[in-house]
Amino acid sequence: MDNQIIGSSHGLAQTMEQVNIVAPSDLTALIRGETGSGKEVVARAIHEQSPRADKAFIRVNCGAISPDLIDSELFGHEKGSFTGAAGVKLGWFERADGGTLFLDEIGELSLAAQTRLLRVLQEGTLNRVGGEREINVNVRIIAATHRNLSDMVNEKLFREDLWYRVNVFPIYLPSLRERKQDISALANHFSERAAKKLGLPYIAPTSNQVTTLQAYHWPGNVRELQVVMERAAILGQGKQLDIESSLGPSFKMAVPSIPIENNNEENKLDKNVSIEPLEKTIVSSINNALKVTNGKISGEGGAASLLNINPNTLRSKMRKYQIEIKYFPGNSNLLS
Ligand SMILES: Nc1ncnc2c1ncn2[C@@H]1O[C@H](COP(=O)(O)OP(=O)(O)OP(=O)(O)O)[C@@H](O)[C@H]1O
Repeated sequence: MDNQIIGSSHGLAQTMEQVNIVAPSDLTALIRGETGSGKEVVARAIHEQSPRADKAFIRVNCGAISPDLIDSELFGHEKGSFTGAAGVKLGWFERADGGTLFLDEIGELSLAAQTRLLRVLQEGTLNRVGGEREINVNVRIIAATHRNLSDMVNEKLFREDLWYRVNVFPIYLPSLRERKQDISALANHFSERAAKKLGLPYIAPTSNQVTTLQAYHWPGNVRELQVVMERAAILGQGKQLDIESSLGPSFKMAVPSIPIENNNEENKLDKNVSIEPLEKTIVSSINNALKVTNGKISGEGGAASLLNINPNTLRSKMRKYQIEIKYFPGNSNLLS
């Protein structure tokens, strides 16, 4: 993995200062930032600058755990402890022992899972499911969320005692639109990476293109910029970066502040703006992505990744809008 953190001396300077302060300690850090803003990148940076750097860094997506399996996920299980437990399984805490456990999207944990987590954080010991022995664990916790956990505490969706445990050293990660000064360096970085990955010559974005990128509001943050740059490289076919087409409908849709009814002469709606029905824009965006990927839906370089959505969401939209995969020859990736 490429661990370079772009913007560490500009838009992320304050964040990185906090990283440098907290890294050498064993304090629990809570990273707050929007989806795709780089929370995992920051968590890894803390781990890599910590005395635990040569031990494991385990990332768990708290939103993806089935409530039935939470005990087994957290604490592991002994062989035969329940139907289907064919062997011993180590839980998150044992796998991260001596190192760092990164609890991504901690706000998505069910209340039952929060209670289990709190217990192991308080006691520092655990029992595997079906196990008698108490096991000591030594784990540094870094948590992340895109939610406002203190609001969740007020709404009784997040346990207050767990909140105090995880909010020991809060780190705020600004969204990409709050640090537009980093867009140029990030765009360059992702353009270089895309060129390498696709076997195309590296082309730097022009200053006009950077201005265009800076005008967009980046709801998907750095991850979205990465996808846009990769798509621009593919669409430009090694001759140019086709950023306009790559931003495409999302960029046009990102100009929401046109007043619909306004009698003020200065702010009159530009009647020449072309507005298409949203469904048409969605369909053409999906079709374009499928053309570029030859009908490949999921995985690296697939249409879902170009569109920055989950492959299942793409499949369901294709069903909804009756977009047929057979129009894209050479594809082996079936619709369902
Ligand atoms: N400052 C940065 N420099 C270089 N690459 C970055 C930076 N920030 C994010 N990235 C890249 O952007 C992508 C998204 O970052 P990351 O997964 O850390 O975001 P996240 O906030 O954890 O996302 P999510 O909310 O979905 O869990 C990754 O590919 C990451 O490598």
